[in-house]
Amino acid sequence: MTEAFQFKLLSSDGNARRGEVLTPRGTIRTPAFMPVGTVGTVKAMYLDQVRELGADIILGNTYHLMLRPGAERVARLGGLHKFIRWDRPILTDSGGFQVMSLSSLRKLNEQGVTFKSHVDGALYHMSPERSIEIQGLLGSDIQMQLDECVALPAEPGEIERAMEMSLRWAERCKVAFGDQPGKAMFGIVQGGDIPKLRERSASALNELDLKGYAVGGLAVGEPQEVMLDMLDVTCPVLPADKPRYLMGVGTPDDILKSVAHGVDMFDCVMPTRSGRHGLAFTRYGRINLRNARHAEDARPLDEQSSCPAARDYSRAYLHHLIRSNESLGGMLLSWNNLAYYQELMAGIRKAIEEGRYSDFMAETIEGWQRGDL
Ligand SMILES: COC(=O)c1ccc(CCNc2nc3cc4nc(N)[nH]c(=O)c4cc3[nH]2)cc1
Repeated sequence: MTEAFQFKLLSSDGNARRGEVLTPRGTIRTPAFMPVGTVGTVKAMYLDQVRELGADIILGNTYHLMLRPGAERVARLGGLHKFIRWDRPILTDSGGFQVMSLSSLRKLNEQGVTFKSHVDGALYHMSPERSIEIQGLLGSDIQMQLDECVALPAEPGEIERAMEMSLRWAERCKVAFGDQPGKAMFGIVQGGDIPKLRERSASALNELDLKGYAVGGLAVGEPQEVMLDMLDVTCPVLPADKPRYLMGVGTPDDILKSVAHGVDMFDCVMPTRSGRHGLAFTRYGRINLRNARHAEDARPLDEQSSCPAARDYSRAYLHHLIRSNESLGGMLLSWNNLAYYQELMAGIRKAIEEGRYSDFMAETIEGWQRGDL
């Protein structure tokens, strides 16, 4: 067990990287997918199931946890790891993105964000310093800076204003974070879909010599090729010996291509949220089990899968559960989908180690298109 926080680049295949993030709470094998555990639970899953699927780290949200149950309360109860019974690394998002996407009446200025809780309407103010304080109270292993993510398309002036303020907030967060051995604070590159703003943001964050860097401001409605183009202007400016985390991404296709563009870490609600709504991710592509055509299909989702949810239950039964809005439907599809995502990541890591990543990517994507859905 290491006391420090350290990234080791083990091998690469083109721009695809195979690495490890060593933390006192365990090692994160990269490229890594982080299941989203917004309010301290990966919805519809037991965390030992999540671990068994191969997840080395999960994500929590400052915004949700500060509103309920409250950061000080979680600290009084021993911290988030103890509260939710997960002793491996946790990354927490800083709250800015969630405020802008979830709360009403919000104001954002140099001091921070002011907003009304979507839970009970109470008014809150969160500064960069308070966001880091909350993440510290939770006991987060990887803390994100507070930033401003601008939805695309947006005016260049607006994108630049938000990017420059996010840089000033990064400095304030670095000071507030101080020196927490074994933990890390990641900066977040902004700059929208404008290459020179992306380069400016990445190089300025580089000067702060942080332990890792996220690429934010993407997966906000832009076309995939814009996202990939922004990775191509951002990753070369970031240090090769630090982890790169693409926030909110994405579909298997997004992940496969982003790995080829230099990304090490991912998170997305896609597998769990869409699972609860009846969407199954399989090696053949996506299957919407709400669709009546599955009503008498006795086949499992994927008889070759090692996951019981994919191998042992008929599509007909899954269709019935989803149509009946039964909890077990969301549980089985979340299980199947997270198993698919972790198997994908394991395949990605192995392919990079063996120097055959571009073939693996092409085969996996083509399997989706060939789909027997
Ligand atoms: C069923 O699937 C879904 O409902 C679903 C919903 C949203 C996304 C996209 C999420 N995208 C996204 N999350 C993000 C989180 C972020 N956090 C910070 N601090 N800064 C950012 O700049 C940022 C950008 C993001 N982009 C993907 C999938």
